[in-house]
Amino acid sequence: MSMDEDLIKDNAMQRARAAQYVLSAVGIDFSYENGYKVFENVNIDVGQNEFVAIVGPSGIGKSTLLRILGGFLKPDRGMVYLFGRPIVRPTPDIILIHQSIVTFPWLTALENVMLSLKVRNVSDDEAEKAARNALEMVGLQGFEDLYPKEMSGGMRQRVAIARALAASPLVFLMDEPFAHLDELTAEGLRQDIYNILFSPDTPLKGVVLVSHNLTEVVELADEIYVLNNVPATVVGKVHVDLPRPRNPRSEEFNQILDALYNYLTPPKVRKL
Ligand SMILES: Nc1ncnc2c1ncn2[C@@H]1O[C@H](COP(=O)(O)OP(=O)(O)OP(=O)(O)O)[C@@H](O)[C@H]1O
Repeated sequence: MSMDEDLIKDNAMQRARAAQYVLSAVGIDFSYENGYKVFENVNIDVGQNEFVAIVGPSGIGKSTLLRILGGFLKPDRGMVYLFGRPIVRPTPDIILIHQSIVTFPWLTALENVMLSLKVRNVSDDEAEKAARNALEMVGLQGFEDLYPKEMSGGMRQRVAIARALAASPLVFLMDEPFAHLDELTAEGLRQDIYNILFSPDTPLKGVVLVSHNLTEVVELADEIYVLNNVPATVVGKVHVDLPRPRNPRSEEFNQILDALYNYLTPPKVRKL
């Protein structure tokens, strides 16, 4: 068999395997244009209705990885698949939610959510119905006519989530979505978010959360990938099989936290 035939066979097998997952990143290498190599052979799988978290030291490449998973950055090697379909550019099926809470101050909650539907070919009535539905899902029924300045940070973040949900994506990529919230508000949203995202009313099939808060990821995730070293690779994968809501004071919870800490020893700097 020639090398080309080998490659084609490999890709077909890779694609067939990837088709079993909602999102699958296979053998990702990535360097920025200045030559800084961020990743070497990173593999991530997101199964059906799975909440996956990615943790790692600051600067290791978590945000970069989300941008690769969303098709916003092209890996130098490797491929990202959505249900086995190669992702080579951004798609409305995958939505990236950034840390900063982006709501438009001159629009009400309802108008903010309707914004994501205006670009689609739907009537105003349909857009309003879908937006009201999304606001109800995030617990903001009755607050449709408030402007962002009349809302708390947690409510504004819920509006941003509703806007993302209204666009009917299959995958949510979330970059530190609780980072700018005070701890009590963050805890309230953390307690709700799993049920919101995986409620039967949403089309979502998978979630990837990037966070530096280990307690937060053990509270939320089914599967936790740990990135470490330079260039970064997956140094550990921890499955969390605790019933929800999870108790951060329980012994099992703390055993999982310990396992994560063990993987997060200082990154080894590559020798030149
Ligand atoms: N446009 C760029 N060009 C060159 N290097 C970059 C660029 N963007 C990020 N980097 C570098 O790539 C590495 C990964 O950055 P990234 O923001 O993905 O890390 P992170 O794990 O999300 O960090 P943090 O936890 O601090 O948010 C960092 O060393 C960063 O300095």
